[in-house]
Amino acid sequence: MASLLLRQRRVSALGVSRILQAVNGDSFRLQPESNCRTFASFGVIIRNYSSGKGTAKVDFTDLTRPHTWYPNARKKQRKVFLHVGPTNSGKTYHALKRLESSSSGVYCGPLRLLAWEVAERLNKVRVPCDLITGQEKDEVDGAKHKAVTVEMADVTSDYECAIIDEIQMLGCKTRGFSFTRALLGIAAEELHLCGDAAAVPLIQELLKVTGDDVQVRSYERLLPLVPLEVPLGSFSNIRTGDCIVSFSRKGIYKLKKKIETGGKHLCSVVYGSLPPETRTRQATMFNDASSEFDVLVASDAIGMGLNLNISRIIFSTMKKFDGLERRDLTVPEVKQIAGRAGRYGSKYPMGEVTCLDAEDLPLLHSSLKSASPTLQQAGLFPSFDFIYMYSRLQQKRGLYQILEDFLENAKLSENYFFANCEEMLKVAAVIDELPLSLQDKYLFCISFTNAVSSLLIIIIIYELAWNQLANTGKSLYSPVDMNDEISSQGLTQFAENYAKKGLVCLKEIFSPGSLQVPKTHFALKELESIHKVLELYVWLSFRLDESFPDHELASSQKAICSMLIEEYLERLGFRNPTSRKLNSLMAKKRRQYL
Ligand SMILES: Nc1ncnc2c1ncn2[C@@H]1O[C@H](COP(=O)(O)OP(=O)(O)OP(=O)(O)O)[C@@H](O)[C@H]1O
Ligand SMILES: [Mg+2]
Repeated sequence: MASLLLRQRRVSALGVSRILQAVNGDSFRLQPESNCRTFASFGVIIRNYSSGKGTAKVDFTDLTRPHTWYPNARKKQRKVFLHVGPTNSGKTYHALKRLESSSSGVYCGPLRLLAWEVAERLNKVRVPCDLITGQEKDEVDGAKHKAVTVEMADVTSDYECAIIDEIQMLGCKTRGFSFTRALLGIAAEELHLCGDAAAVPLIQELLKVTGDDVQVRSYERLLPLVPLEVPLGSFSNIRTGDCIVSFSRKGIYKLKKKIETGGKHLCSVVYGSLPPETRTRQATMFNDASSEFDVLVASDAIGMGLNLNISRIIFSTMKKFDGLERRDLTVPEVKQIAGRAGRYGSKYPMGEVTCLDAEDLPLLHSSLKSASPTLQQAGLFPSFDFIYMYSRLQQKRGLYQILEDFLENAKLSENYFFANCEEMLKVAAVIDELPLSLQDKYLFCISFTNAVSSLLIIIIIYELAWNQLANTGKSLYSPVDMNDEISSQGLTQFAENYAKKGLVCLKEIFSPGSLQVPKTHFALKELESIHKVLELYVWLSFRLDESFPDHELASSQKAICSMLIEEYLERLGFRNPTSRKLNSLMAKKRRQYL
């Protein structure tokens, strides 16, 4: 085992020392004289500890002290400010003001669009700010600030100020653990948490053991949000500034068609499986008063913290399919989405919210009046180090079995729940067939997104890789959705070619020049999936650059995919914008790609 550890270099010295400390309590210290700096001696220590020959038996499945996984943050006594209140109450604004005046800092948001909005805002007020998301890394000269998606939060750097936006998401089944990781792990003098008051008791409880100083600041909504007594009724009542919400892609296009065939409005669309850059441009077009796209048709991808110029939200339905069943929207979901109307600083003096159908109004009204239920537990997932160390003690070799056993045996404190790993297990079962190392299996395994929200989901915090990649700003997760056939085939093919030859040439799998403007919805969906496969290639080429050499080609084809999708949305929409405007729009876009 020791020689294997040495040869494969799967676990960092820091990682091992941190794990041993975490599972043994504060009394455990690695002795410098025991020459623990080699992986071989770590192997011996671990074997001794785990077999009980050492002073204590190590249980790598003991995850009851997650705050000890982050020694950098524990060195600080952080000032934690909890900014809580309803939507549109200035929570993020106040936290950002502090970030702007700090000497170094990071904003962590749940959406790429939010990170992008913050980077734009900071750069505009001459605070150079990098934008780092799973898909991109825009570096600005001299930047000491970063706007990132929460999964990219770096727990190895020191900051003066950090923000975690929409902190109530730490209760999310799939992504919650990334918020917990940022909450416990970011090493900042000041940590600003923005979100729903429902998260306050849980956060106070979680931070009791960290020694941080926690203060709560409450806010009131800045502009009124008025629930209307009458439904929209007819589509002829749609007006500029409306945003109509639907939870399916099909529903979104149906609504766009209905509104545009009325002849008075053009619709921007925002939904999860659109390429992120396309979503950003669609939202920007809707916000731009001079654009003809004056109505928004969107999914709950707009539900969090975004500043869109919406005067009225119209729910086309109050039900949503959540992957298992079609269920009523929850109180927090209704409030988050409705809260997008009447943003302070937009041209509308208040926000309005209603439904398409009268029968949905009672649920809308009651949800807006109710308090969100208090959060009980935060998501948690261990670092790869834990799983790797655990795997060294097992006879079984397959990642699926190791993961499954680990999940079964893991012990958590009552404040935490285990992140939902079903999707990861599905991929592990496929990848296990290939002759790959555990680490490589892991790399391919963390490559998927959730089909329902199409946000980057179920992300394993791959600390080993993180330690190596933190300074390069490379993301630890890749963007493939295993429920999408094209994406999952792409992932499997990449993994198979990699296992066979150690080299994956994009041209063997994909013919450049074959992309076209889609003519049907089916073709559009296919193009969205191809975009995801290309995104996966780019992701892998960042991490395994010698084996995935066609980075440039994949990036350019990915950009072409987004352009063709947008061309479809604008040119082949249901009512064409005036040709002069269209030509200038398309010319502008082409310039961006060239
Ligand atoms: N004091 C202020 N002065 C000027 N603009 C403000 C002020 N407070 C908030 N705003 C603006 O109002 C809008 C809403 O504020 P903000 O995004 O901070 O709300 P929020 O409470 O974070 O909402 P959400 O819960 O939806 O994220 C933003 O455009 C913000 O810039
Ligand atoms: Mg906000």
